[in-house]
Amino acid sequence: MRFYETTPTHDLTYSDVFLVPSRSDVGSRLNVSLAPTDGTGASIPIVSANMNSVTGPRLAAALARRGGLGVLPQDMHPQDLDAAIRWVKAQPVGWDAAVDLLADTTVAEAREQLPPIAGHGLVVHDASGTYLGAVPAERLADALPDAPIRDLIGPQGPSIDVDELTGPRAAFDLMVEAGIEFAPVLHQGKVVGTLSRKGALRSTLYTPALDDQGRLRVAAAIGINGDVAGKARAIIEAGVDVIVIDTAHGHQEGMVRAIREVAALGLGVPIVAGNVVTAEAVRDLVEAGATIIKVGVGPGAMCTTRMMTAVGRPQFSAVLETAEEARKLGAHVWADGGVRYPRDVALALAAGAASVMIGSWFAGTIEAPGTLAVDDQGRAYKESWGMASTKAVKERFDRLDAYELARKTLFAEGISSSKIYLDPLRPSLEDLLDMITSGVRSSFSYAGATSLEEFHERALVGIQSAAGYEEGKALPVSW
Ligand SMILES: NC(=O)C1=CN([C@@H]2O[C@H](COP(=O)(O)OP(=O)(O)OC[C@H]3O[C@@H](n4cnc5c(N)ncnc54)[C@H](OP(=O)(O)O)[C@@H]3O)[C@@H](O)[C@H]2O)C=CC1
Ligand SMILES: Nc1nc2c(ncn2[C@@H]2O[C@H](COP(=O)(O)O)[C@@H](O)[C@H]2O)c(=O)[nH]1
Ligand SMILES: [K+]
Repeated sequence: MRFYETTPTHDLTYSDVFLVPSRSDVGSRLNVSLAPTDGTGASIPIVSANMNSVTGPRLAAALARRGGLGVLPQDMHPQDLDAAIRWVKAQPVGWDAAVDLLADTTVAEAREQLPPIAGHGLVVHDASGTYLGAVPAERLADALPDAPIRDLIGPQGPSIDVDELTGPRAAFDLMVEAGIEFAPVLHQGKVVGTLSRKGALRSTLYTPALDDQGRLRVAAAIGINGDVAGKARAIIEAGVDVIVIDTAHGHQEGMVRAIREVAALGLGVPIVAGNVVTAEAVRDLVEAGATIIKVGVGPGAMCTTRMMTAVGRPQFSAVLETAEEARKLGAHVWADGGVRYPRDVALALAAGAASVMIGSWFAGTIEAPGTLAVDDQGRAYKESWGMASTKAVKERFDRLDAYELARKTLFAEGISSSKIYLDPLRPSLEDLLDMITSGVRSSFSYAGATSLEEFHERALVGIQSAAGYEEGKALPVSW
């Protein structure tokens, strides 16, 4: 990466910078590979944040199906974390995990799982597990809230039989012919998932992130306290592909010790550690045994660290400096936090990140944990909160006595409750991935790059004023 015209004399964040187009021989944006080379096996440079409101097993599976990597949070109880990892590993690759409801679930309860939007749907079972039928999500729109979901099972459209599924293109054509957007996928009369037209199309465009047994990849986080080695062994036993050791202040002795303990186990998976923002921290964590460094202190949407402590660093410069150092050491960087637009992802990659971690943006999706709520104006949202918020700290330390818990909550550095609205045009994680990857593919071609490596080398970055940033925004209504 080079700066255009001027070299900065102070630290910059994503909004301070822009990419300058360069002469390019990239004929098509589809000829661009976004695959990171950080050893995680991902085919797109997107990682979901280890936050309780962001990454649950459903989101992790959906993300891996499109080539990214979900990081399950360290706050899950060990048995839930174990079950979540195993669940992801058992999910289908070629179609989606079904939203599966019992026949007497009410329409109101179903709307907490799915918005009434075409292209989505659910399957219905009776109490004995017999499959009763599928319901396209748009049927939820006008149904009475207290009606049981079984009343919405209308005349069945065609289902897709796994044994006859020759490929995603054939499934897409079948749905077009039948005039449907969504279909259940059956195997020997049992539902094994669902598929949408868009899902079939995406299967032709994305490469799933799979382990050597052909299962979806997944990462999980552990903290730096307690039996770190025991926790690492347990998640490896469950099948995890990448271990993330995560704490607010990653450049501390406790972190160095934790990395050493995990590295000494020789588990054969990438070890990610953070969060830090300086080259010196990168050296220390890589020296201890981390292969990927998670970078970002304070940019997160749920994060109050900068206002509480003044600590942190504008994220573009933090990524640039740490990625440069990591590269020298044969290690990699994940840019964590503060990403709100595809441009931010492109800029993090230009600064040298191997992958970009996204939290709050993904919290407002169908696949994120938690249920959908609707505000006064009828807009659907999910709740999100920071992992260092009072809410998260109370949940994390729910087994401590009241005095110890009160001590822990003194240091809250995150928001306890925030509404993240679903984008009505892009309600699912996969819609956001389409937007992000198409934006970033285009960034690569403007820079004349066909790979992440070439993008790192060729990116030309300028510094802009606040007016320059403002000029780049679209105008939803006239002047
Ligand atoms: N990227 C970011 O900007 C930030 C992210 N977070 C996220 O919040 C979650 C909780 O992390 P965390 O609060 O580290 O909790 P952890 O449970 O991981 O514990 C952190 C440990 O480090 C000690 N510590 C020393 N100094 C600090 C410090 N300045 N901040 C925090 N801990 C410190 C704590 O002791 P003691 O409690 O006694 O001080 C505790 O033993 C993580 O998911 C983390 O990524 C949180 C803040 C910032
Ligand atoms: N200081 C805090 N940082 C937090 C908290 N919860 C999460 N985080 C960090 O934010 C990123 C995600 O950023 P986003 O802008 O995409 O939402 C996450 O990975 C953590 O590093 C918190 O409570 N306090
Ligand atoms: K912030």
